[in-house]
Amino acid sequence: MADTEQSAVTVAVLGTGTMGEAVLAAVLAGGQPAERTLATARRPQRAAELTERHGVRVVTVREAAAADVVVLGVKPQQLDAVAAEVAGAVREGALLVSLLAGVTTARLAAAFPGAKVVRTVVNTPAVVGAGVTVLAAGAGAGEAELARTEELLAATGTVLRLPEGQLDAATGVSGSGPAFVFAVADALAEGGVGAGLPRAVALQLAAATVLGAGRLMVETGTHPALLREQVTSPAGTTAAGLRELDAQGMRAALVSAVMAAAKRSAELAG
Ligand SMILES: NC(=O)C1=CN([C@@H]2O[C@H](COP(=O)(O)OP(=O)(O)OC[C@H]3O[C@@H](n4cnc5c(N)ncnc54)[C@H](O)[C@@H]3O)[C@@H](O)[C@H]2O)C=CC1
Ligand SMILES: O=C(O)[C@@H]1CCC=N1
Repeated sequence: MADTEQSAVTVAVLGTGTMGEAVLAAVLAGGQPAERTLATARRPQRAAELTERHGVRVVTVREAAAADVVVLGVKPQQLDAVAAEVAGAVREGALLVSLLAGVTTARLAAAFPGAKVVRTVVNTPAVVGAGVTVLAAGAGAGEAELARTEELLAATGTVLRLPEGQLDAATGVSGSGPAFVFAVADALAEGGVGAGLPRAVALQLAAATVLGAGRLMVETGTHPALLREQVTSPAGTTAAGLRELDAQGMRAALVSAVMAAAKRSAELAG
């Protein structure tokens, strides 16, 4: 989208919680002017916080729904109530960017008649511009809506298109994935404490290790199995640790965790 075109567009985040606020910040970082950007809040204190942090106007849900681009950031379980509240307020041809896990473009299009729907899965590292977002267009949307959404979300991190049928699986890997990685980081630190490190040092080492391992994998494009081999000396410390991970089923547990999250995403379709 050209700068002049972008500046004429009103973008509203309807449901500005953890993910809605992350996307709001990314949209602003991408060049959308704050004076044409709206948010919703259910408590006055939250409204003041959003205005102070981002310089945006907090409006009613119906006013947000009437924007050119509506980013929907409520929980899947809150969709029906919001759709009822904004019935008739969404403009014909408006772009509806959904952040909702599991909810299909078909259901969103039925809930917001006339809107062009793009379904996305963002993840919380978007807060620091290191997220990965996947997206798919609904039946009434196409290249223009996908490109506009990619541009709006560019500051979240990496953005890639997938067939909608793969979004539940992607939710398991990248949507919920940060929680699984945080569980690993927490356990790494706990192990460090068990082995005698002060907790603050153990946490610092665990966080830096997760960051470094991720960067090494992304920046070299090397398969993680090979990177793991590069750490593992014959009869060394890593081989001893990896034997424990195998014996205690860490790999199987993570595979099951991702598949359970993907299954739950599909269930949230409603
Ligand atoms: N948190 C995460 O890591 C991810 C979340 N998502 C999806 O993002 C969406 C938002 O999740 P979170 O930000 O974690 O939840 P959240 O609970 O922090 O945010 C939801 C927001 O919607 C607002 N809301 C609820 N009902 C409303 C209504 N009727 N009118 C106006 N506002 C209303 C709430 O006040 C809250 O601010 C969910 O659909 C979730 O599936 C997707 C990928 C990752
Ligand atoms: O737990 C959830 O349902 C949301 C969707 C993916 C990450 N958080």
